[in-house]
Order: sequence, then structure tokens, then C-alpha cells
Amino acid sequence: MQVGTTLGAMRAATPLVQCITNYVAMNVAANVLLAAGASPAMVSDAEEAGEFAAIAGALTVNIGTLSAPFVAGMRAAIAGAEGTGTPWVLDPVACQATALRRRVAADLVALKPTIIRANASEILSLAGEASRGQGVDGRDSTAAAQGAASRLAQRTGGVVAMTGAVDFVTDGMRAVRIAGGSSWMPLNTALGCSLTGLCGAFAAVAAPFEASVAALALFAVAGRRAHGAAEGPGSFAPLFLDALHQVGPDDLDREARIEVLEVAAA
Ligand SMILES: Nc1ncnc2c1ncn2[C@@H]1O[C@H](COP(=O)(O)OP(=O)(O)O)[C@@H](O)[C@H]1O
Ligand SMILES: Cc1ncsc1CCOP(=O)(O)O
Ligand SMILES: [Mg+2]
Repeated sequence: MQVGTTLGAMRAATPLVQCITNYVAMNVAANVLLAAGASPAMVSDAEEAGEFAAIAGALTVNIGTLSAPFVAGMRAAIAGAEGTGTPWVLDPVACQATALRRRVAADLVALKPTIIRANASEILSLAGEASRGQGVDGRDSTAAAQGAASRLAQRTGGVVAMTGAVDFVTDGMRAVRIAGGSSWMPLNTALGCSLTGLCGAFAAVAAPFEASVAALALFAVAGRRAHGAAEGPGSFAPLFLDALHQVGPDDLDREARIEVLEVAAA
């Protein structure tokens, strides 16, 4: 897949990405998007969120620190995005954990996100299957959740970008696995949330499946590069930001480990 071309297009556009994300992720995700080449804006109040979505290249919606004002802002923003045909990405953080999260996540999935980016435990929960997720951290393998991801994509008509030690992306018909990254990534809070924002950045310039693959591949390549130079989760964080900025289109094509799957294997 031509992920390098997609990266070049994203950087050329510097897309404005509206991120409705949690308090933990706001700063981390903004820095990740800036380093990768996008223009993030954390705009979530219901009074302005719909208006902003109409001028953004993409919207991302994350339920990490859920509250009634956040939900109102999400609904306003999604309505604004739908009005202009703007792509939007859902991150159902810890959607298995509480009744509130299960209900809000199900309501948002019913609005048919362009992309759902989540860990395997969250995908299993959204698909109505048993999840071993603990809080915001995934505890299921993506291999065990491929069927759930495919069914979810078929139900929404969108793309499911599922992450873990090996990532899996499907639109219900096509599927790929992406290897790479670092075992220190899940020990850095909000990297999953930041990747959701990056999916939005790519979706502003490319079709949802290609956008998701490019975003996850960039994380995988940058994570692998940073791992080689880091000594632990703390030194990993700045090295990862540097790598996100330094990986170019040719590097991405050369270093990305993307396996295109037969549909029957998905
Ligand atoms: N064990 C691992 N080895 C390599 N990369 C990982 C590992 N776990 C997660 N990642 C990477 O970390 C990023 C965030 O994924 P993940 O931790 O699944 O999200 P979340 O924080 O939403 O649970 C993704 O790029 C994923 O590929
Ligand atoms: C720790 C925490 N608590 C609520 S949201 C959040 C951030 C989770 O970030 P990620 O799912 O990207 O690791
Ligand atoms: Mg995480």
C-alpha cells in the first residue's frame, strides 16, 4: 500500500483536526498531531463544536473523561460534521467499563463514525462480545478480536482501526495487519487517543481505509525507531515525537510492515 503518498498528502495539507478528547490526552495528542504534520484544535463546548466541525478537515471524538457537557459537545460536533460531510473518528475509551460508557459508546456507534479507532478489548465490547479490558487499557489480543472488528465495520459501514501489539484495520471487506511499534507505547498514557487524532488528520486527505492504515503505519514505524534509542517509557516519549516528525514518505514506504490479508482470513 502507498502509505508514503498518503503521508505526503497529509503534510502538504496540514489539516485542521478538531479533537474532542479527554483531559489526559489533550496536550499529548496536540503535540503528536503537530509533530506528525497536522493542525490540532481541542474544541468541545456544545455552543461552538458544531460550527467548528464545519470548518475542520476532520473531527475526532473520544470518551476518555466522559461527562454530560462532553456528550453535548460530541453530539453538536457530529451534527456539524455530518452537515458538511466531514469525516469523524470515534475513540470509545474504556467503553466496556460502566453503564454510562456502554450507553454513550453505543449511541455514538449508531451515528456511524467514519472510523472507529480502539484497542481490542474496546472493539470486543462494542461488538457485544466478552471483553477482558481493565479501565482504559486493552487486555485482549487483536488476533482474538478480528472477527468482532469485521462485524463492527460491516454494521457501521465504516472502518475499524484496532490497535495492540499487532494492529488490524478493516472496512468489513478488506483487512490488513500492521506490525511494529514498541512495548513502551502502552506505558505512555494517551498514545492511543493521540493515534485517534492522527487517524482524523489522514482522513481529512484520504479515504478512510487508506487513512487508517497510513496513520497506524506511521505510529508503528516511529514507535519502532524510538524504541531502538530509548531506555524506558520516559525517554521513549520525546524520541517518539521526534521520530513522528522525522519519518518521511519514503521512510514510511520502506519501513512499514503491512500485511494484506485474504478476506476469508479476516
Ligand atoms: N505491545 C505493543 N507492542 C508494540 N506496539 C504497541 C503495543 N501495544 C500497543 N502498541 C501501539 O500503541 C499504540 C496505541 O495502541 P493501544 O495501546 O492499543 O491503544 P489504547 O491506548 O487506546 O489502548 C498503537 O500504535 C499500537 O500499535
Ligand atoms: C488514563 C486515562 N483515564 C481516562 S482517559 C485516559 C487516557 C487514556 O489514553 P489511552 O487510551 O490513549 O492510553
Ligand atoms: Mg493506552
